[in-house]
Amino acid sequence: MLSTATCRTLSSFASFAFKPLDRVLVAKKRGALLPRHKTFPSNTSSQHFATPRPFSTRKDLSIKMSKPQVLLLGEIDHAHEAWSSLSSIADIIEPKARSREEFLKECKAGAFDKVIVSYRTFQSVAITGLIDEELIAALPKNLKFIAHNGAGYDQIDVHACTKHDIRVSNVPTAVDDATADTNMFLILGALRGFNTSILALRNGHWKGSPPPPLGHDPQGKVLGILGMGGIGRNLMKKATAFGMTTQYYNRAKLSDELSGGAKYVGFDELLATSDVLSLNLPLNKQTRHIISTKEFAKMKKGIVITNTARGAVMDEDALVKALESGQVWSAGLDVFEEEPKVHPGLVANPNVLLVPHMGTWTVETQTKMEVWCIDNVRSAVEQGVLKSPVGEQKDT
Ligand SMILES: O=C(O)C(=O)CO
Repeated sequence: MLSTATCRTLSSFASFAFKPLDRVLVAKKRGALLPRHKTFPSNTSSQHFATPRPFSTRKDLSIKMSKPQVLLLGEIDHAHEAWSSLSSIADIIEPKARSREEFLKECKAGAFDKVIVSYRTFQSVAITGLIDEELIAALPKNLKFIAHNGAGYDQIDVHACTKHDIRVSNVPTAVDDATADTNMFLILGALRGFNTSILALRNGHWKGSPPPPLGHDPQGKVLGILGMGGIGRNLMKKATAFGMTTQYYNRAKLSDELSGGAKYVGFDELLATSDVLSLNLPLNKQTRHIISTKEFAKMKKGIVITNTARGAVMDEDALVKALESGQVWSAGLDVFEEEPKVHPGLVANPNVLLVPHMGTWTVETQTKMEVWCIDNVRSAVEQGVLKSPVGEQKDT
């Protein structure tokens, strides 16, 4: 197995390659992006590419080109083999920058001018900051693809990417089981009120004195799923196995096959009739604080809420108040509005089960996510398309 560093060294040795004309033709036909810095002879017309030469002359026409570059923003921690294999089709580079300011400077100095696709991780935001209009405008013109390693891509302004002709992919499906497992853990833990007794035991008081209030069983409870994408649907199956009845609200009603027996209800009905509400929708302008004071008031008193999506889909100040008033009995949270900061009102409340964004934090899932994201990079380099474009760009 090659380390990333070894792979980089090997790929820099191979930075110039002869690209047979027929591969060039296929790539061109599929719209694959070829580096502009070293393209074809200036007298080459599009007709020239459309008409393959007889095989005997192709060799003479082979064009010496450097490989396209792939910019790695973040780390590859697991899928080293899949990552190393990219070096046969692209040169992999990394930024020297350790801050957004430095990254913007590197962009402007032309350090990434040969890059056509960037692989980025959620954590790389610590270096680049958000992929917003300012950053996108500073990216080199050749960079046409951003392969994001994660299901949620709220760190990326997709609208600005579309404007600058940059395609974005995310990692759906591979995250579903691990995130839904975490979600189920939070539902069970919050229903049973386990956090109070866990704290008491760790403080040397066994169950505590007085003992914690009795919890609730999942069996027979109505689980409302807000956002019935891959994770919501996966959760629905798991919750059904625990004896819960499931209902959901989504922008569009799903086919019976996809909804798997969960009842489609309106947004207000979901709030008013669920015993447990699970937030499984992406964060965007429309969903920011979709759950706030007004929505808490519409819920059953004593509801249990879980969130494994993004902190900001729920107004944390409003949640703290709803917990204090008893409108919300308990909550299980994996995500927070200002990670890694956690609202002090949530930390102080023993009825809240808190996990530090661990939804996909398993060896198997992290590996699957990296492999999926690498597949997107490969597909962008080889075919000029992403395997799993984000929803907003699916039709473009
Ligand atoms: O994939 C994502 O978006 C995550 O938040 C992982 O937990």
